[in-house]
Amino acid sequence: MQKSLRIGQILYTNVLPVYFHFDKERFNGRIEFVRQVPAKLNQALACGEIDLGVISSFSYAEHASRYLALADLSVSAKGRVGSIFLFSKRPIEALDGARIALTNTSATSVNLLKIILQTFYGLHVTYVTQEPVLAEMLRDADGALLIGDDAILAKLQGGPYHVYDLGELWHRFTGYTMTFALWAVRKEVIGEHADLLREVHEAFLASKEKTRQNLIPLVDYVNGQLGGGKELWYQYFRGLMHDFRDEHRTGLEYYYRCAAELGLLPAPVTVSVWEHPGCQSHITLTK
Ligand SMILES: C=C(O[C@@H]1C=C(C(=O)O)C=C[C@H]1O)C(=O)O
Repeated sequence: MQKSLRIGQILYTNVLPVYFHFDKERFNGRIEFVRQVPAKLNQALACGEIDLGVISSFSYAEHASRYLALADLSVSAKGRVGSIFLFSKRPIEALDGARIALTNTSATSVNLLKIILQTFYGLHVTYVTQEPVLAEMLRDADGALLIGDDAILAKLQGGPYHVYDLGELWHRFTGYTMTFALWAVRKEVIGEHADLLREVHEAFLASKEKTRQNLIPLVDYVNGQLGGGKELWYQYFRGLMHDFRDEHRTGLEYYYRCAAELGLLPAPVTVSVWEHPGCQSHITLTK
């Protein structure tokens, strides 16, 4: 029987509040982390290469009958997210008939862009999927979608583009929060590893809480790794939410309905959360 849990961690800065203070030592070799871009982790969870971890919220919906979400964890934003950008050679309203290059690292944001352009703006565009290298994406395309640190660094470099934040557009058109990622576990893993899984979940919640109380160490670390200036990272982390409460569920389930209307999902889904005593008490305490 497998002794340890394989846990996915997205390679981007956006998830760090939930991993930065994760106390790995206390698990004494019973867990290992697999670090990858979202599209790879989506696949790894679906085919059993990892047992749980943070994945695209769109991918959760595609496998909703096989997964449960870990309570009170997500990557969300109400308005500007700061790391999901459409870089466009023309104003967004003038993109009818355009060709858009999509990063091959995402699932949620590529479908969010389709909803925004088709449902909210009434535009018809064609898409190609590419490696997340802006200059190459824009060689033959009118616009390009990047996510995560690729998006942050491309925006910092600047360029003669219109830059649209997808969290901001979603909020402007719907009034809702947008949830880009969830922590999900395959249901069969719960039966085999319930106690360990509960400990891991609590360690994630504890890391999130510790970061919330003091952002300074995380901001110093990220600025040391990526540059950009501390103010950029304070603003970035202040704009992100890592909870999953009623407002997040409402926004996400509306996104799933929009996706189903465009045929991007076979049907709308609701998010099922793994309930266990530890998570209940945590949520009650911090509400
Ligand atoms: C906020 C972000 O959220 C994410 C976007 C994802 C997606 O588009 O599939 C998946 C996970 C998160 O990394 C980001 O990548 O910048």
